[in-house]
Amino acid sequence: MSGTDNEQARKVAEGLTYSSGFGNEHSSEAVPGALPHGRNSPQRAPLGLYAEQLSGSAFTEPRRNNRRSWLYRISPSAAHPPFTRIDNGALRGAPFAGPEQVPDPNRLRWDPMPEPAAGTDFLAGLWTLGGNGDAAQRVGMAIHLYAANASMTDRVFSDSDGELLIVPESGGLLLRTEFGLLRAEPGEVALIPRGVRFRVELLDASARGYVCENYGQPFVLPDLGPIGANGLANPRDFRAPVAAYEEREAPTEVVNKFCGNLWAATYDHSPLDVVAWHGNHVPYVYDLHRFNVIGSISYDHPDPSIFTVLTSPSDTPGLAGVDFVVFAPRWLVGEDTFRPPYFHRNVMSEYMGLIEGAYDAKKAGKGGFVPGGGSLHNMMSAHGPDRTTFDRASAAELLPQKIDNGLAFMFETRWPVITTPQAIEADHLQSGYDDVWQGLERHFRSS
Ligand SMILES: O=C(O)Cc1cc(O)ccc1O
Ligand SMILES: [Fe+2]
Repeated sequence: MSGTDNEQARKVAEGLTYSSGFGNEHSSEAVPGALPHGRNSPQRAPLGLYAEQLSGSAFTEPRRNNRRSWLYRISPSAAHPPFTRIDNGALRGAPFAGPEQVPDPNRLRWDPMPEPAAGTDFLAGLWTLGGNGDAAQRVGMAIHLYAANASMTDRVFSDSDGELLIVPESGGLLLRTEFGLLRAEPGEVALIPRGVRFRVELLDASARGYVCENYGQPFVLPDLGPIGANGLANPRDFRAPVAAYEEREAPTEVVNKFCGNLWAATYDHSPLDVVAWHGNHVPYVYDLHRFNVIGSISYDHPDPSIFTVLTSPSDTPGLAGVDFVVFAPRWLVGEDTFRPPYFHRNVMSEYMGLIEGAYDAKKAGKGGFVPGGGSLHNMMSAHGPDRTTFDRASAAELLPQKIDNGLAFMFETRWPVITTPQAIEADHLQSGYDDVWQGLERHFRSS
């Protein structure tokens, strides 16, 4: 990947326009007149385009869950040769089962991903840490990390197994999708819906980040309950692309993840050839700095559910397949309160990552919880502030305090995260993570 390519991608990324709103019926045409009006599938679609529906929900799901988009494209997606299996690289899929994948109750923490070999693109740079559920049943989730130093060229990716929530930690991304282009910088997140084809170009020499692959119901904004009509992630801050197409008649590899495995077919054209579209099954980006943080203004540390950006509901109200939670800059003012996250054991499983700076419950710096690293606190595992944090926060003078030195996030899932063998054997798995809770002295004695 040459610097010039990065610069070119950045130039494109900086000029992008968007269509705003979460869950709306967006519509966009790159060429005037490309979008039919009054019907989805006219006898002849405008400008000789092919009409195609892309469904993100069963046809019959209730309106509030129903998702589909209509695409008007140069060539129909159906015109392609057979897909054949390709190597999965370090990508794994659910079910995470078998004798080598033993669910691990230990608290685990990883350093950032190692530098990839030269020429590694986003797809080749995906590395699965673990997950749960079953892609074929459309339940559960997987946690992947990526480390890349090349743009995808002449190939696109689509995931039949679920939607991809991409969380860049270092290096900006230009996502060229069937719906148009999105820019995602560290501090922003991008969502690629199930089945949508896209290509990732790098805006910097390298890129690193996290991916939550959600096999379950698509992410939605959480209900606000007594918070009211506004707050947390506001719908208008989500940005969908506007239509942009490639008119490229050259071999393009289309890689599809299907029930955990990668398959590929070489098309004779770019499938990013959608000239117009409308619908609500769309990719989007969201700037986490826009998150409206709500917290306690009296006492006690609130549960982190108050920081939920997106939630993938299950059939049980309030029980998410996976929540995406952000720990964004905020004021702490709690009186007579232990202000950092408390000690706890959670029935849900928590994977945490750090996008920038430090996290208020953990020591930063080498050997600690660092940007690009991650921790896994599986179902019922005891965790919370490390010793340094506990000692500091128990003695701190409780003046109003701004937490503004970091951006952390959590993928919190209802099922234990089963780690892959590569995650457990990785050199970047920290040893001795348990030690951060050593030395918490006993103060109580009954006599
Ligand atoms: O374990 C963690 O650091 C995540 C977390 C944060 C918080 O504010 C409260 C509970 C919780 O699990
Ligand atoms: Fe926790």
